[in-house]
Amino acid sequence: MTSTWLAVPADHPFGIGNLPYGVHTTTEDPAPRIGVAIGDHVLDAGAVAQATGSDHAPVLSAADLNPLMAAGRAVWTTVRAEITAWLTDTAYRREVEANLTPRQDVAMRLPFAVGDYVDFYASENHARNIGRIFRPDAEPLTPNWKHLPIGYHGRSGTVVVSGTDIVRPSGQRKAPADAAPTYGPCLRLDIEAEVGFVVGTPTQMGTQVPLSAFRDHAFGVFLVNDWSARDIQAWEYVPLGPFLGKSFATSVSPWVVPLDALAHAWVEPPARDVEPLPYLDDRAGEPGGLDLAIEVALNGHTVSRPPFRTMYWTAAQQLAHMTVNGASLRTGDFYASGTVSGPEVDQRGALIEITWNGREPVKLPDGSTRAFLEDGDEVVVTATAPGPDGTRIGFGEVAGRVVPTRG
Ligand SMILES: O=C(O)/C=C/C(=O)CC(=O)CC(=O)O
Ligand SMILES: [Ca+2]
Ligand SMILES: [Mg+2]
Repeated sequence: MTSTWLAVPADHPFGIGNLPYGVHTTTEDPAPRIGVAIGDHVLDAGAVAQATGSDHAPVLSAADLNPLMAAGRAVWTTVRAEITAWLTDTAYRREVEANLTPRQDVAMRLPFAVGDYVDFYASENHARNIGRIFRPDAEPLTPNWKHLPIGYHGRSGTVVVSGTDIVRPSGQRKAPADAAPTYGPCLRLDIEAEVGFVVGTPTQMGTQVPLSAFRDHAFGVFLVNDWSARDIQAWEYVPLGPFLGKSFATSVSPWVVPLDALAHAWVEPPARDVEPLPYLDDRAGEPGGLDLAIEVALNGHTVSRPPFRTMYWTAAQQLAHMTVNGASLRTGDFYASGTVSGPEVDQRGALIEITWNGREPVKLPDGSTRAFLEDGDEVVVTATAPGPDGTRIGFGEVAGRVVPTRG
């Protein structure tokens, strides 16, 4: 087992087997720069690369992860091996110790410059629940659902890092019984606990990313909260899909866990009960599911534990589908899995499902109840995955507090 000379407990979620990348600042040095989380510290990766004369100092000294992500799989692997060496070989002790900051003393930025943003709809449990709530008289799964990973293009300019306040959106809302829509603050503000995948290696227009090339293009994994205004969404979404009910904000966790840290987390996805077209057929080859255990807390109280391994469509299938028409990928494009919901009520990734459209509010320890989010509420989504030797790979958290509308 690999071990670090730093005093990091073997079971730490940011142990030597993880080494997630982020972008941080400190009060002494407000310039955004790449950090690697190790235990309760952040290592200034660019500073160590320069101090040790690393060939990778240029990509590690950037203000975001994009140059490193653009460099491709071979560089990702050697950079990870190099950072592992810094933390396991005492020869680097002086350079490392000079560039460690306690994690509580850094501020985190968006880890990468976001290109395009796509959100999928890949949990069968979520899709069935939402179908029953939004379209009670129709089949919950649309006829296309098991043939392709359904998605939509979201708004990349409103992707924010964990900790950013979320202003309650305003817009048109119309309940089925209302004669006409009204304008005002969203009354049914919700969350969606999701997992994000960021593209490193870009592609040319007119080319596709087959399932087998997923690991050459996907750089890493992080957590997403796709804030959702259910009243705005329910009125506007027909027939083109989510729009202003989603575009006001999407929060992401600051630490990008490299795919190389997830070698112990791959699992078989659910059985494919409809034969996939060849470009989506993942029934042979490496398993494409990921065994992330997610937790959703509302004002410090756990309301759900969504199991990511239950997702019907995998990240590799989503990337293959996103490019099957020849659409190109840019470094920094990211896509979210879709709301992660398991089969049980306390495994659902959105309040609309947990409370069944508000009919069964959740009870909080302070005696209050919630159908949807109130101003001042804070939502924190966390996750871990299996790591080497029984350890857990931590994803940190994506947190956000709702603040009153300004419109
Ligand atoms: O109309 C519907 O069926 C619902 C769509 C969504 O809520 C879109 C979405 O964000 C999907 C997801 O996160 O799984
Ligand atoms: Ca979503
Ligand atoms: Mg959103």
